[in-house]
Amino acid sequence: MNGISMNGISFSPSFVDRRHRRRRISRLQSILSTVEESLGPLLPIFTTVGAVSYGFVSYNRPLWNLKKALEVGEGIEVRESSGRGLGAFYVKDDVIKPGDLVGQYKGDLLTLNELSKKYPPVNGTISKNAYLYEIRESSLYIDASDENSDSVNWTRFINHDGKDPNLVVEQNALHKIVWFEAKREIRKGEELCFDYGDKYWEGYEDLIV
Ligand SMILES: C[S@@+](CC[C@H](N)C(=O)[O-])C[C@H]1O[C@@H](n2cnc3c(N)ncnc32)[C@H](O)[C@@H]1O
Repeated sequence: MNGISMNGISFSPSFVDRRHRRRRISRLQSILSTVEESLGPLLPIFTTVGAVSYGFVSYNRPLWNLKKALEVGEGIEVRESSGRGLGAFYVKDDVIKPGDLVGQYKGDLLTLNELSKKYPPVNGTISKNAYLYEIRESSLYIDASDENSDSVNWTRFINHDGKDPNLVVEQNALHKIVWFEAKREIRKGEELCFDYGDKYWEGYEDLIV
């Protein structure tokens, strides 16, 4: 199967293949979540591992930071990242400088009320998905779980690195915007990562690669 290119982002053949697998998996997951509601939690592989990224967030960065650099989305390739599923890699020759804007986290904006309708609570807890980002101090969530949604972009594929992440997350709660900036120089071939924070992995630390 050939790779595809969308909005200037190239997706490797294995990604295209995985899209088909993902649709089958998401159908399976919806069946499993129905079973889960009556039987209680299933194996971790079918539950989502938390929802919220807590690392390196400063709550209300001023918006002028967004204007100082362009998105580098056209220099991103989405492909397998060993043991982490898919990941986003920087593939341009230019060096990304510390503080450069790398991309905006995009998805469907949900209130807590909308979130609990979309993901009905099980035993009083909303089962959040791995692509959900909580905008701190706002009770708003950016849901990038639907990869076919026009409002979702490549940043949903940014994986976690707790040791030497090359990105930091910033947000402006008032304007409901979350974005990634380079923490240090980023060169061609590097995978883009940020620290999801301990909360995200609570109880699932063994899964971290
Ligand atoms: C926002 S998604 C990132 C993209 C994801 N890898 C994919 O294939 O769609 C977050 C999920 O990626 C996986 N992941 C991210 N960073 C990881 C890491 N360092 N080790 C293991 N799995 C990781 C986990 O399954 C996590 O719940």
